[in-house]
Amino acid sequence: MPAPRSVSVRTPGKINVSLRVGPLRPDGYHGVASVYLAVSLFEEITATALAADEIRLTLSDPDHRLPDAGIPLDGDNLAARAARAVASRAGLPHAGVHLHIIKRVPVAGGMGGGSADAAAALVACNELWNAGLTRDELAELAAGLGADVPFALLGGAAAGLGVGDRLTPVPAPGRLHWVLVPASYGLSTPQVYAAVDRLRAGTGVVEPTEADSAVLTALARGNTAGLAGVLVNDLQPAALELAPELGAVLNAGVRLGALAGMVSGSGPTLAFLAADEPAASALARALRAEGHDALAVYGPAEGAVVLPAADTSAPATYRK
Ligand SMILES: C[C@](O)(CO)[C@H](O)COP(=O)(O)OP(=O)(O)OC[C@H]1O[C@@H](n2ccc(N)nc2=O)[C@H](O)[C@@H]1O
Ligand SMILES: Nc1ncnc2c1ncn2[C@@H]1O[C@H](COP(=O)(O)OP(=O)(O)OP(=O)(O)O)[C@@H](O)[C@H]1O
Repeated sequence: MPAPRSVSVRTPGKINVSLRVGPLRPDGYHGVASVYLAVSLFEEITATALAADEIRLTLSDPDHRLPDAGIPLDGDNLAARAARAVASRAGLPHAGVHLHIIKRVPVAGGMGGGSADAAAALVACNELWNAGLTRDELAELAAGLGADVPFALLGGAAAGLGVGDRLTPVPAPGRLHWVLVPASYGLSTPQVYAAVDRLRAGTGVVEPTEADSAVLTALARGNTAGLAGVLVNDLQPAALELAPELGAVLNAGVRLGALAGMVSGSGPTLAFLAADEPAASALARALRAEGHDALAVYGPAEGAVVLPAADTSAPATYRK
């Protein structure tokens, strides 16, 4: 069969329902114990073969959430770096591709949007070029691109150790309903980690070694109210220090009916857990009535899926 001319791949944004952060390591990273949850806010990348030895990037922003600074559309873009990683590993130095990114996950929002683009580009280029890399090989390339990239490939719910890249899928049979409140600005992940180091200086922080068992139990039992009581994000005080206005929005979400609210990852997106789908819809409406951007989503959501060529709205299961 000839190689397809175009391959579209969808990947999810994430929230961390639990994020424990250890001390700064000599390599500039922090050991974490994370419980990732993929949510139904998706990035989509269409990879189209180019005859030329070139990686071309274009981007559309259907929800009009791109910050003024935008994102790099050159070789620094995580999707371009992912394409180069596939070409290099597969021994295809002259492979060309046009990557079109449909961006829905807020940029620099703490939801791993760039990581989702990288994961989508890995899978799309592997398919487009018939590169033949296995899922494990793609996961290895993903870890080289960023701490959150392996999870964007995997999706669902997973415990993440190391820098968040050592993943173990965890059971989460119930569908959880969340309301996301994106901000009109981004926060820099390294700056948020630096702020947490500063805030905790001299407090004897230890390296977390396992994911929070109370969180895993609540997820496994589909116990939404129980989960609301154990959500935790060690980066939250740092994100709130850098963006103090988030505090009032967190209070508003809870006042308007959320079971709990938290900063997503390094922020500034906020994630509110709702009791069920109608409660999430009502909360999103109430937040919008108070002038906030608000999106009702569910999790867990699927990881990277190749979309059928004829109908890019319905995912096909990704081949192992
Ligand atoms: C906040 C989270 O989204 C939670 O899942 C992640 O920890 C961040 O993951 P990410 O954005 O994929 O991070 P990377 O692109 O690999 O790293 C960006 C920067 O964030 C900091 N970083 C990231 C991950 C980690 N475990 N410790 C860190 O200190 C480092 O300064 C690093 O240079
Ligand atoms: N494809 C991409 N999409 C978004 N940002 C990208 C991309 N490639 C590179 N970047 C750069 O990475 C920065 C962080 O982007 P991203 O949207 O992944 O942040 P984030 O969601 O906060 O990440 P995380 O939650 O993983 O810390 C952006 O400000 C941008 O300069």
